[in-house]
Amino acid sequence: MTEIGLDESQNQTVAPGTFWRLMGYLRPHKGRLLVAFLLLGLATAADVLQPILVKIFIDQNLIPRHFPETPLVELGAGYLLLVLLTACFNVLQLYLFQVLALDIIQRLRVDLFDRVQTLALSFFDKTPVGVLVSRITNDTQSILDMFMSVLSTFVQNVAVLIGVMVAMFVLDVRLALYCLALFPVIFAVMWLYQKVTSPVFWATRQRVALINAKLNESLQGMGIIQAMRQEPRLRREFGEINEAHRRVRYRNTQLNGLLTRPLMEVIYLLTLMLVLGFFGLRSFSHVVNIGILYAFVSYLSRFFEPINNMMQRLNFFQTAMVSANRVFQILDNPSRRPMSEGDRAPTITRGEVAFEDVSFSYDGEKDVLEHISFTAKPGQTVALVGHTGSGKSSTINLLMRFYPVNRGRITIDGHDLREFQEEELRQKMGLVLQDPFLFVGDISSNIRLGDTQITDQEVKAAAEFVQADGFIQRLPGGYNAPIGERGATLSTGQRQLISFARTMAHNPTILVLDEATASVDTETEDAIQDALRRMRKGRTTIAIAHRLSTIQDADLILVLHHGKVVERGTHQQLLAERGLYHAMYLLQQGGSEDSA
Ligand SMILES: Nc1ncnc2c1ncn2[C@@H]1O[C@H](COP(=O)(O)OP(=O)(O)OP(=O)(O)O)[C@@H](O)[C@H]1O
Repeated sequence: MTEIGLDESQNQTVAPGTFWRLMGYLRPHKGRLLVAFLLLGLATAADVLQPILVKIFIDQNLIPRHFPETPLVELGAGYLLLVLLTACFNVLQLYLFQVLALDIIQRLRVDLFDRVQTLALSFFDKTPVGVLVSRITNDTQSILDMFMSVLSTFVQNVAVLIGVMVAMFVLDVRLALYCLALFPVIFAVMWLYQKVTSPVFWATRQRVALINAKLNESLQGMGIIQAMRQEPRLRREFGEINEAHRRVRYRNTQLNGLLTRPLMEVIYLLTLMLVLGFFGLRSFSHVVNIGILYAFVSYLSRFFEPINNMMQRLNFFQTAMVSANRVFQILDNPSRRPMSEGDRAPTITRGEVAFEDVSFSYDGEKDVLEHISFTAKPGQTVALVGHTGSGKSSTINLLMRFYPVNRGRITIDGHDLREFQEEELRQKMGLVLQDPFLFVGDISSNIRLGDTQITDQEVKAAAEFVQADGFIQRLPGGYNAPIGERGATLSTGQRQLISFARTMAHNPTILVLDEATASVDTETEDAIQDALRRMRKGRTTIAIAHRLSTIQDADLILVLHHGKVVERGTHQQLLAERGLYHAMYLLQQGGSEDSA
């Protein structure tokens, strides 16, 4: 459905090479990884040696009515030392693996965030925000889990398995070979476990994704939910999804309870019987070595523990691979926002904007703009009017270089828009949107927008210019008044004025306005219109006008209809034409011909 798959829980495919690409992230940390593996090897060796000491004690010193003090103390101390060393090495290796994992994930998350910022806006048109948030948080988290626990568990447990096998072969080759025959059985059980639990595991993840989606919808639309009394419906729907989640989790728990421990326990007990039977039968013809018997029994229990550990993490491994696959899909996505082409890097000085026969389509099929041509001379205002969907915002999207021009060209001061450096465009072109976006912070940080060269005086001057200073001074904290998410604590008009001040503080040469349609009280409306007039003065302005009354003084008005310019001229000229503009104007004036 989307480029990266909307129904993420269903998308379980993993591209070949994903695992090794992920492992590639370990490369810069080779040194630390080597130390971690060394510690892991030492911990495993110290662990595997413990039963050997007991065996030596049993075989050489356990004689009835004899208390071998010195060997007992020595072997006891040796055993204790091995236990301590195992614990110390394990703590260190675990710590190293975890720090390594955190470093890698931090890198991956930042890389991903960087990449997302350079993606073309067309990508965001097709990808729901929730999916992207999930990529950057959940998916990187499951990769982190893999590096933190799955990888170290697998490596450690495989090391223990190898250590135990070596020790078994050293003790008794024939018996070790019998135990080796167990491997196919164990792998079969692991395969079975994976086969049975995998669908349930994915079903659980899918339910969690549904819960998140429902929560997202409910929380974002809380205003409308309360206003339309949708709470009972949403509560019921949320309850149903949760119930489905509970059921599938039950099933997961049942399967885990049945398959992991008990099944392995049965195999373990069968093997134990095999070993004891072997020694039993041997006792008829040979002297049984109790030390070896003890060591074997002890190794058997150490042998099954790692297998249990690995089995429990198989699904997490699979999840991490799917997550890594999705993360790499974003990193590899070819879509990029339009950047400067060529190395001429022109500058914007006068601010002359020209559209030369521009046509554009978002999807490559349907043109939403056709043959648009106009020129805005330095300091002039060109207004775009037209019904909804006529192409006004699309025109601005192209001018701001949010989307690349398909056909024709746009020039600024005679240079093709494609040639400008991003920095130059953003600095010299001020965009004011209908719905001003305020960042979490305070008033002054929202006006300054991270530009440390803008002084406090300039911030205040910009606010005064758009007449926002008055209400800002009245806020508790003034310019330092905190702003919550999206500026929810301010009124629409106040948010507008702050966004005007932000634009003015950066003193753009060209102003691009998407006039607000939100209704504010007359006083605020007057303040906004007055601010806009001051802002436009001396600046080339391209403005989308919803209320025709606000752009009567524009040098040129373009009337758009289905992506084409159907009328052009000044307010008076267009009224005289008695075409679409005239009809729209009459409609807005309440239908009276006289008012025109
Ligand atoms: N991001 C997009 N992806 C695909 N099609 C789009 C996109 N944005 C707009 N369109 C389509 O382009 C056409 C022109 O839309 P545009 O937003 O430019 O109109 P508008 O005149 O600004 O309308 P309004 O006054 O309602 O904002 C519409 O048919 C719309 O469906």
